[in-house]
Amino acid sequence: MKQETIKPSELILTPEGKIYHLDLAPSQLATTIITVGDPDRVAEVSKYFDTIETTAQHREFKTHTGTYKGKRISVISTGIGPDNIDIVFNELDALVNIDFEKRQVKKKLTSLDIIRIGTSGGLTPEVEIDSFLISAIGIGLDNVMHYYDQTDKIFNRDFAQSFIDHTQWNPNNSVPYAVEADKALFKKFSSEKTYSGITITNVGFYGPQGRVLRAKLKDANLNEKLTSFRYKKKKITNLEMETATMYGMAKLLGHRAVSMNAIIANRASGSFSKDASKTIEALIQYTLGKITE
Ligand SMILES: O=P(O)(O)O[C@H]1O[C@H](CO)[C@@H](O)[C@H]1O
Ligand SMILES: O=c1cc[nH]c(=O)[nH]1
Repeated sequence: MKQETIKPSELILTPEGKIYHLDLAPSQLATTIITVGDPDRVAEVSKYFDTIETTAQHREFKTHTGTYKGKRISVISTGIGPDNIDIVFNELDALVNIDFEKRQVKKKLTSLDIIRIGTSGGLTPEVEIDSFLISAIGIGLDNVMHYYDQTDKIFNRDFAQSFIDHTQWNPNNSVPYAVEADKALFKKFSSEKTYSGITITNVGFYGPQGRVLRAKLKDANLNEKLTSFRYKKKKITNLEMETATMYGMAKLLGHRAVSMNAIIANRASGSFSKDASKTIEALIQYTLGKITE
């Protein structure tokens, strides 16, 4: 049967044949990808590369592709939030799995390794500031994944339901979902230097993470409920804004993802790292070391 072609309104390419938001051609992407939130963090990673063959930037999506100790890696900024993960993961997948000339899905699919190096806030006192945490599970409080089919196969329903029950989750918010990290990558990046954690992916930094500056919260006890939640004796450890969506999109599209978190805030003690950039730098060095181990 002849395969349908993907229309120009769906697979959007620039006149140079590059994908719309990332502004990258297929040849400019490595199959090992580091994602960071902050565009300025891209150079903080690529400064360790032996060579840089590609630099690109469109909006908040900045890419450097090069080699580190001979291994080809792309480092890409996603900006903040789950909605950007939808864009980045669909475009990364298109770059390897869609033939841009024919506008058709390739017969042989490629699986990418995608490693987030991000910052995060610890929820409980034991998640110490300036520590490294790998997300074993992401709990998504966003709604990106709910627009996709076949998520039944990738969500841990039992986990999500116990979270919904415990928090008496407001049904007017999106329905929480739980997705696991890629097991092999999780193991590869774990060591005595990392905590294993359960990470909440929020849709915002202030209200959605229970922060109050001036605007009052609808549920002032939300973070307390997150803190007292247990699933098979495991606690929620940290809050950030991309991990669960990354895990969901990666599993949906056949890629492997893991999220490395530099813990820069502790919500239980109300404190913030005295030198967050030093912790992020150390996590970058740790992660690059693990990639090439
Ligand atoms: O430091 P990054 O990777 O951006 O990650 C965290 O920091 C941002 C909020 O300040 C959110 O993107 C959150 O997930
Ligand atoms: O508390 C924090 C710190 C970093 N990023 C977040 O999303 N939350």
